[in-house]
Amino acid sequence: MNKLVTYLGQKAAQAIDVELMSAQGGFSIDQLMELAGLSVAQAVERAFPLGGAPTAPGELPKNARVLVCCGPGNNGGDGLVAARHLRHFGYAPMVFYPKKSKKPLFTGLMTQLINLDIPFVNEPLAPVLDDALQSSDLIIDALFGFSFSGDVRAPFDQVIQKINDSKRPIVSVDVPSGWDVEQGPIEGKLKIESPAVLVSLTTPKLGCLKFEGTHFVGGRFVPPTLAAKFGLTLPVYERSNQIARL
Ligand SMILES: NC(=O)C1=CN([C@@H]2O[C@H](COP(=O)(O)OP(=O)(O)OC[C@H]3O[C@@H](n4cnc5c(N)ncnc54)[C@H](OP(=O)(O)O)[C@@H]3O)[C@@H](O)[C@H]2O)[C@H](O)CC1
Ligand SMILES: [K+]
Repeated sequence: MNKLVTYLGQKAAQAIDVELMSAQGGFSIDQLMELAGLSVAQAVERAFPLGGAPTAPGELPKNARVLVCCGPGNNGGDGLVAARHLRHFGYAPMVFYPKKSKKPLFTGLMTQLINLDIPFVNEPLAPVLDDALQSSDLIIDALFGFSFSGDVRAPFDQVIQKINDSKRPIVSVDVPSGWDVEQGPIEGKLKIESPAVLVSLTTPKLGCLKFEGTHFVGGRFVPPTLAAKFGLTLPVYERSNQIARL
C-alpha cells in the first residue's frame, strides 16, 4: 500500500511546508524539524542497529560512529536534531556543519549537542573531514533538501566528493544532496552517489522515484485535512513508529 504514496514536485513540497506553518496549519518550524530529525534517527536505528557490547576498552559498538554532515538550511537542522536523538539511542555521533546558521533555533540545537559532548568536526576540510570520514561507520547526508537547485557550490562540492570517496554507507535526508529535486540524479553532475538509505520527509520528492535503496518516509505530522487539500496519499505508519518503509 505504501508504494502508492504521492511523489511531490519542488513547489508543492515547499507549499505544504508553508501551509503546515500557516495560521491554519498551526505548527512551528521547531516542531516539524524535531519530528523530522526523530524520523531520521529512527531510520538509522532500523537500518544500522548498534552492534553488541565492545570487547576491548575504547572500542565502540558496530555502527556507533555516525558522521552527521549538515548543510546551511533546514535539511541541516534535521541533521542536528537526528544527532541528538542518536546520542540518546546510544550512538556516538559527530557533526560536520561548515556553514552554521545564526538563527536561535540552530544555535539552540548546537548548544544541545555541545551539552551532550557531541564533537563538532571543524574546518579545514582536509585533513579534518577526511579523518572524520575514515573513522565513521556511516554518514548522514543532511546537506540539502527540497530547496536545492543548480550545481553544488563551494565548499559543499568538496564535501560531497569526500563523502563519496569515503565509500561509507550513506543515509540521505529528504533528498540525496546534489540530486535534482524533480529529475533525480543527473549524469555528470556532482551529487551523493548511491545512498544506502533515504528518509523522505512528509512524502517523497519526484526525483526520488529513481532511488533504489532502502526507502523510508518520516515526518508524521500531516493532518488528513491538509493531505486532502493537496491530494496527498501518505504512508501508513504503524503503532508509534515515526517512519514507514516504502
Ligand atoms: N515539511 C517538511 O517536510 C519539512 C522538512 N524540513 C526539512 O527542510 C528541508 C528544506 O529546507 P530549506 O531550508 O527550505 O532548504 P534546504 O535545506 O534544502 O537548502 C537550503 C540551503 O541550501 C543552499 N543551496 C541551495 N542550492 C545550493 C547549491 N546548488 N549549492 C550550495 N548551496 C545550495 C541554500 O543557499 P542559498 O545561498 O541559495 O540561500 C540554502 O542555504 C527539507 O528538505 C527537509 O529536510 C523541515 O525541517 C521540517 C518540515
Ligand atoms: K540531503
